[in-house]
Amino acid sequence: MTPDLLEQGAQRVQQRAAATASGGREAGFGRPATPGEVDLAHGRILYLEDVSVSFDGFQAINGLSLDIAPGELRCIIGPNGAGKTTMMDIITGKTRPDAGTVFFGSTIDLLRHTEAQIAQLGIGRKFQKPTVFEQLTVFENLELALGTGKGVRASMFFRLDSVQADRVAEVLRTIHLAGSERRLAGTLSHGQKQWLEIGMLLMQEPRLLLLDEPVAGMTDEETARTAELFLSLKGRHSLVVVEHDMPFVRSICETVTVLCDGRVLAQGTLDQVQNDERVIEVYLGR
Ligand SMILES: Nc1ncnc2c1ncn2[C@@H]1O[C@H](COP(=O)(O)OP(=O)(O)OP(=O)(O)O)[C@@H](O)[C@H]1O
Repeated sequence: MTPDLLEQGAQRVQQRAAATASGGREAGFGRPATPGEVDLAHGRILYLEDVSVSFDGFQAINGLSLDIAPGELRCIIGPNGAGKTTMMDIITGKTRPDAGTVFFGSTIDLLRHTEAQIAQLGIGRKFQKPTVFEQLTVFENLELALGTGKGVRASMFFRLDSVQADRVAEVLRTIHLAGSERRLAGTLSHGQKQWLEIGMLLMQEPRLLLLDEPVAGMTDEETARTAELFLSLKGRHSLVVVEHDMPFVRSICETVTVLCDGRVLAQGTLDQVQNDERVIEVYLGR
C-alpha cells in the first residue's frame, strides 16, 4: 500500500468515528448526496481500497486498490478476464463487493448507494455497444438525456430554456455533431453513435465518466477524433477508460493501470508498463 493510501485510510477511519457520533450526516453516510457535493479536498475523485468480489468461489476482484485524481484521464488495460468490467460494475453499484472500500471524493461511500443514486451523484457509464434511440433525432436523444420531462416528439429546440439550449449546443459541438441535430440517430455511423451516447452522458454534467472500450469498431479517423474528444473532456471531467487499443491509449493517457487477476499489476506511462516483465508475461506468456 502506498503512503497516500495509508493516509487516506486513516482519514476515513476518523470520518467513520465522526459519522458514528453524528448519525453520519457530516461524513455523507446514510443519505444520498446530491451532484456537485463531491469533496475533492484530498485530491481524489475516486478511491478504491482492497476491494474483493468472488462469483461462486472464483475471485474476480482480489484486493484491488486504485485512485483517480480530479480531472484525470486514466486508462485501464489488462488481459481478458482481468476484472476490468467487474471493477466498473462495482464503482457503479451494479455489483456489490464482498470486502473493501469505494469512495467518490472523500466523503461519499458508494457502497451505501444504489446504482440509480450513483448515476445521480455524477458518475456516468458508457458500455461498449452504443445504445442511442435510433428512431429519434440526435437532438431528441440529447434532450431526453437532459430529462426535461417533455414528450419527446413535442419537444423542440426553442422550447428549452436558454441555459438548456446552450448546453445542448455546447454538447453538440463537443461530440462533433453540430449541424447533425435533426438527423435520425439510426442513420449515424458507428463512431457518431458512440459520440452521441457520450453526449447523452455529458448532458447530465457527470464528474466522472467510465468508458468501456469506446473505440472498438471505429475507423482510424473516428478513433483519432475520439482521442481529441476525450482530451477535451479531461480536466473538466475525470475519465476512466478501459481499452485494448494501445495506439489509442498512447494518444490519450499519461497514466495507465494494468489489471490482472482482479488487482493492479502495474501502473505508469504506457512505455513503462509495456516494458514491465510482469506485464509482458501476462500478455504474452499465457
Ligand atoms: N456474474 C459473474 N458470474 C461469474 N463469473 C463472473 C461474473 N462476472 C465476471 N465473472 C468472471 O470474472 C472474471 C473477470 O471478468 P471481467 O468481465 O470483469 O473481465 P474483463 O477484464 O472485463 O475481461 P474482458 O477484457 O474480456 O472484457 C472473468 O473470469 C469472468 O468470467
